[in-house]
Parts: sequence; C-alpha cells; structure tokens
Amino acid sequence: MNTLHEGLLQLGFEAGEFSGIQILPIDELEAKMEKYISILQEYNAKFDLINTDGHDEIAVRHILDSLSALPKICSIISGRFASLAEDQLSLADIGSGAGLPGIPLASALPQFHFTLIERMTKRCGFLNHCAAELGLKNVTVEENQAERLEQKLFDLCAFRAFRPLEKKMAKVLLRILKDGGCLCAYKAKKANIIEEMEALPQKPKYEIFPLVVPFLTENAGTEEERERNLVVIEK
Ligand SMILES: C[S@@+](CC[C@H](N)C(=O)[O-])C[C@H]1O[C@@H](n2cnc3c(N)ncnc32)[C@H](O)[C@@H]1O
Repeated sequence: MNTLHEGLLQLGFEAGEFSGIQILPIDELEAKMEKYISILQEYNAKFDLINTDGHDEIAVRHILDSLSALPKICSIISGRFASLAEDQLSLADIGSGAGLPGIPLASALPQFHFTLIERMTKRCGFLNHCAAELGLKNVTVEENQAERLEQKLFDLCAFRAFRPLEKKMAKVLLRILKDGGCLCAYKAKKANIIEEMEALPQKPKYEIFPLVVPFLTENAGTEEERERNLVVIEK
C-alpha cells in the first residue's frame, strides 16, 4: 500500500477542491510531498528537524497530519475571507521548523502566499532549500522571532508544536493578525486545549475542530497523537 496516496484519498484530496477553494491535483501534490519526504530524510541527521526518518512515519505523522486541517482552512478562506482576492490573502506558519504545516499547506494551495516564520538560521536555510526544490513560488521564509514581527501582518496564522498558548504568546500571535484574522493551532487533547484557552485572561473566541489523520488518530499513534484537533481562534 502507498500510505501517502491512500491517506490523501481518505482526506478527500481527489476532489480537487474543498469548500470551493481549488487545491493542487492529487498526483502533483503527492509528487511534491514525496520529494519533500526525501529532502527531510536527507537533511534530518544534519539539521535535527523531525523525530523520525521512516518514509511512512513522515508521511503520516507530519505530511498527513499537516494536511488533515486543509478542508477546515479552506472553509475558513471561503467564508471569513471571501471578500479578499487570492493575491490579497496572507497566510503564515509560525515556528515552521522543518516546514510543518507550512510546506504541505503551501504546496496544496499554490494560489495563496505563505510566510514561514522561523527563528533559527539553519532551519531557515533548510526551508528555503525545500521551497526552491519543490518549486514553491508562493512561499517566503522569514528568519525572525514571532515577538519581533510587526503587527497586523497576516489574515491566518497556523502553527503546530510551537509553544503553549499562554498569556504572552497569545498576545504576540493575536498582535500579528490583521483585524478579523484568525489563528489555526494544531493541537492534541481537547481537555488540555480547553484548560489552555480558559486560562487566558482575555478569553478569545475560539472553536475546536477534531481532525482525523489517516493511520494515526484511529489506531497507530501514541496517546498524544491519537487525538488531534484544530483550534481556530478569532481576532
Ligand atoms: C518544536 S518545533 C516545531 C516545528 C514545526 N512547526 C513542526 O510542527 O514540526 C518549534 C519551532 O519553532 C521555532 N520557534 C520557537 N519559538 C519561536 C519564536 N518565538 N519565533 C519564531 N520561531 C520560534 C523553533 O526554532 C522550532 O523550529
């Protein structure tokens, strides 16, 4: 079985669109993600990027995990940002690391611009290399601390395995959003998310959407991985 291909089918990528937002055809996306997996495997030892080297583990724990939120992200784009032209929408991945979720998302949505924010120089070098190798003309890598970014830069900021959303970091992330923008946080257990959100002093408006990651959430993952959720926080 081709795990990546089967996973993309299970996530509905064959349809070529989610909520009326066109996505890269599944065969092209699969080819890009295969190339990305090879680059991750080649550079992982040198750059200490991700915690696994196996092809299928990378496909499931990183690529399919990142792409599992795409249907929700497309529904946000087609609803919340319906009035914006494609080239006006600005999306970001904060603390991108090896490019997750930013590289899979930017590959699937070539019509939108993504900024990958990462504070470590060598990881930014890796991200620029990936973007060039995958032909991602819609990606800019910015070497910076989230705390040092200007305010009101992005419509939608995604982040995964970044930082706990405590008071200071929530303020930093909401500050870099344009008015009406939203944060999309890839998280694990719902109970922990609620605790994290309820501890924030100025309770932002948020919703939790369960994610199904093929070959992970329903069986093989660790306890932490078996429950995956996307938290959408509004500014
Ligand atoms: C645990 S890694 C996760 C990487 C990736 N998002 C993933 O899911 O695999 C966190 C990344 O965030 C970066 N980072 C941490 N704090 C940051 C900050 N304040 N501004 C920008 N990047 C930051 C780190 O350098 C690291 O690459």
